[in-house]
Amino acid sequence: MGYLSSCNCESAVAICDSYNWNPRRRSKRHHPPKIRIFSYDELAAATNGFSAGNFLGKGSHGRVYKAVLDNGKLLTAVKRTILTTTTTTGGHNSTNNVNQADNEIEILTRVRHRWMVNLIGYCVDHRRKTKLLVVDYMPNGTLYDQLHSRCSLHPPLSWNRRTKHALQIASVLHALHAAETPVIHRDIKSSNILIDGDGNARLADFGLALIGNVDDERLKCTPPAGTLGYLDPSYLVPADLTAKTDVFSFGILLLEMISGREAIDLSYSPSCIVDWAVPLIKRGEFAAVCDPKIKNRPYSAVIRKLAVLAARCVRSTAKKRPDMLEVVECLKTVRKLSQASPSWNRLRRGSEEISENVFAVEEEMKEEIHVRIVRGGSSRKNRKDSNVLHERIVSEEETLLSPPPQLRRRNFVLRSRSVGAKVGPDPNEDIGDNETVATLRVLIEEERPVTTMAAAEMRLRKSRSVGIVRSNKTASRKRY
Ligand SMILES: Nc1ncnc2c1ncn2[C@@H]1O[C@H](COP(=O)(O)OP(=O)(O)OP(=O)(O)O)[C@@H](O)[C@H]1O
Repeated sequence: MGYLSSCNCESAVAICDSYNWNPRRRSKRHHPPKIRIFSYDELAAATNGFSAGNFLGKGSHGRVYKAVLDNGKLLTAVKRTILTTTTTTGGHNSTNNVNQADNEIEILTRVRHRWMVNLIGYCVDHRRKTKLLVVDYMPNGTLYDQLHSRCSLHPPLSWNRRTKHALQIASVLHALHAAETPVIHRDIKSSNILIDGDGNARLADFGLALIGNVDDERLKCTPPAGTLGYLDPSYLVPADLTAKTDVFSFGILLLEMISGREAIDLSYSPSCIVDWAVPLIKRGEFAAVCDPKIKNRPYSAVIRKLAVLAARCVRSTAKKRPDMLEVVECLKTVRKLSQASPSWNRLRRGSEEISENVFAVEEEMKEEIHVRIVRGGSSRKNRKDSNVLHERIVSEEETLLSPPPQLRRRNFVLRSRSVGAKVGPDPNEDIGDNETVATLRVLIEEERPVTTMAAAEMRLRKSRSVGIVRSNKTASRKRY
């Protein structure tokens, strides 16, 4: 394994470490933290034998435990994954958990950023078929929990926090994309954003991430993967992958943060957040996309700028989406405006400045709306029926992103899980013969009966990607 050689390589750590951009912290540049190699026994002891008391959560790759290391001085999280064997399907090597171990460790060893959940060390125990990743411990849960918690004890996340988190994640994504050897995360979603002890958002879970230029052979051979609801509809074959794939998912995240609704939520119609929010944004109904849970809304121009930015990120034509640098700049402006003291003069100045920017974007979007009116027959006269009409026009894409019809009932709480290369067995279950079949959980509902759960699952060959499943439905795709 070549992780250690890359670990010692300063330029590798410099890929996107924000410390390198800050001259005041230049001294740290030459001392990137060494990635540690742990023994299985060391980590078993640190997690109390992977006990229920140390259990933090479960994802599609395995379970996560709290671990106390260095005589109680270092609190970490240990991600435990079962390594499976390589399988071959349709002439392509399926990405398996062994490759993922290599891939995730390699990327996290080479890339560090202050808004990432960084790697501290790892253990690959082939005898136990187990990979253990030791990463920064994040005591404040996920952004998903903070946005969608129904617990009355937790006040809804404020606008200030939401825009701060959006800017932090946009900054790390920009750094990843702009690095000398770029990294595309491929699984941006609110449950992969963890909140640290200081209330900062940190990007986690690089299990699906790819490092390299888009024309590298490795990237060209990797099947599409991601999480339904966040997955770029124009990413259907490996060659479609660009940094704009992450921009799309970031746009979904932004819509989720603005509206407080989930990427796919059956209590809304349309259930897909893009189909629900973008028509409202195009019609200028910005208040309708705002999270009703937040009482103190920012100045309306701020919401408008955020909403238009999100709508631009989720355009189906990847080239028309902004890059992450533009997103970062836009979010900085939003932050400045929303933090400005509420003196009328300042607000007015801000509003004039922001209005110009927003109108420029809106003008651009109007052209696209016009194209849709001509092509799709949508009309502003049909405003009230637009949801129905919209659903009809884009029914193909909606079928791809929405759950099966039998699941379309109200009051579901749904949570999307990563699909693609990352699906693996539960390390706490018997390893057995895992063979090649994996379960793609389209939507995981947290409190639903087994029968409903079964309806939400599609059984796939392990190497199959979302793109392959969807390949015959690509002909008609909606354009924003
Ligand atoms: N570094 C960490 N610190 C604290 N808790 C964590 C950490 N990493 C993960 N968790 C907890 O473990 C849970 C599972 O995380 P994991 O990344 O394995 O899965 P996920 O992102 O929820 O789903 P998927 O694997 O489908 O992307 C998270 O929801 C979170 O509650």
